[in-house]
Amino acid sequence: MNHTRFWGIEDVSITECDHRILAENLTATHDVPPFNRSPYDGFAIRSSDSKHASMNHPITLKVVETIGAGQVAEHEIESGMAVRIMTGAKIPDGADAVIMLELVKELIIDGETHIQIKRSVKKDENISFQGEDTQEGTVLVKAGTKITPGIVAILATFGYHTVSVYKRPVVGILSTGTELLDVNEDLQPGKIRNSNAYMCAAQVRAMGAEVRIYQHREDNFDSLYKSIKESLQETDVLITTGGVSVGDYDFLPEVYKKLGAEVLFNKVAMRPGSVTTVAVFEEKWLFGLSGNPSACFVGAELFVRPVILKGMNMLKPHCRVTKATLSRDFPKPNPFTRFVRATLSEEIDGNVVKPAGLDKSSSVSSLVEANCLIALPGGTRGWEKGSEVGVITWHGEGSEWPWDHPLFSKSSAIKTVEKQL
Ligand SMILES: Nc1nc2c(c(=O)[nH]1)N[C@H]1C(S)=C(S)[C@@H](COP(=O)(O)OP(=O)(O)OC[C@H]3O[C@@H](n4cnc5c(N)ncnc54)[C@H](O)[C@@H]3O)O[C@H]1N2
Ligand code: MOO
Ligand SMILES: [Mg+2]
Repeated sequence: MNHTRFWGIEDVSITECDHRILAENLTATHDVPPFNRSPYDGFAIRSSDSKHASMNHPITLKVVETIGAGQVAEHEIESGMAVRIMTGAKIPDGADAVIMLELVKELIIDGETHIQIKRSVKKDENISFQGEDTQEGTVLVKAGTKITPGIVAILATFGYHTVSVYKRPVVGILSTGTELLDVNEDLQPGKIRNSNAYMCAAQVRAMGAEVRIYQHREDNFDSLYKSIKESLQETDVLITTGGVSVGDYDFLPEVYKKLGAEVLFNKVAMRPGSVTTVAVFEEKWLFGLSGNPSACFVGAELFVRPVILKGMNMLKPHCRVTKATLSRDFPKPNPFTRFVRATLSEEIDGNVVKPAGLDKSSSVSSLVEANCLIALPGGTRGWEKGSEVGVITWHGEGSEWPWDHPLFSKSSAIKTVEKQL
């Protein structure tokens, strides 16, 4: 995180700002409502005129004009007068209350419209007062907040046709592997379609970055080096998938070396994603994610996400951490810290989490239902239904790091070797 860099600020149109991160505080530039207005269709009156009105003694007022929202009354209301007024219209001068249409009887006297009122109306009754929603100068939204539809309403209300937001980094995605086919190609012996590039692109877009998918490359050192070097010219972050382990055709570690990139780490004591390698080169980021789809997915959420979001000044750039009860036994032990793809549901009695599908880093089907990762410390025995486990999720509000409550899980029934990160 010490290497994160700020992506900058730009102005975008109100029609293009959804999900962007505000780079300025939004302050009310005027009161809302900006004038006293009627919340109902009715009649604006002077409340003192209605003081003695009752069922047996209705009072009669003369209707001097009609105004709809957007119109301003010509008359100042004096005793004995009423203005027919629609919802949203400015309260005429002299009036201090509104009575709803349904509560009056209209009648014509000498060819002129009048109303009869059979109850008294209090001063200020049915008036939406200037500034009752918000007052000029109030900070309504702080910089660093993601723009929601409600915030777009604030922008429009106060006349922001453009808004200052943090720039999105350009994230390149380059999959490596001689076995890879394009999505539109038919299967051939020994080959598979490139799913990682499209999966990562969707993840990174959801994080708010701009994505550039590069043509996947064969496992050939020279062509990989060339492609990576070229892609780095036009990206802030370059994600590669595959080729980071120790195999004969895993060239990424050598590519980093030849580039002269500073490798921050290559390998992490976790599964899946153990081969994740991260390097920096001339203020650019290089993420060498695993070729295995689930390992690639986990690497992107745990390592790419905070770098992208911190560069947009998000206060909580990491995945959110919570706790849940394990809904079934998870018998697989593992000497490494393990992040199990799982489905988190918020039940009335608390969070419940269920491992999702085949728990291998090569699995792609388990990604369908996964909305979180169960964090299990390395141990020699499995986990039983009912254990309280730590859960990491990329939905909703993120978190700061170090996480403020223990990430790791407690087994209710089986002794496990616990260790803190
Ligand atoms: N001797 C060892 N072998 C392996 C180790 C190890 O520590 N020692 N680690 C294993 C682990 S863990 C993982 S994870 C993988 C990581 O492999 P790479 O990141 O080098 O990835 P590749 O070798 O290129 O491919 C692995 C696997 O993933 C498939 N793949 C690759 N790219 C894609 C893509 N774009 N879309 C879908 N699937 C992809 C590829 O066909 C392979 O099946 O290494 C283990 N080996
Ligand atoms: O990097 Mo691998 O996915 O740890 O199993
Ligand atoms: Mg490999």
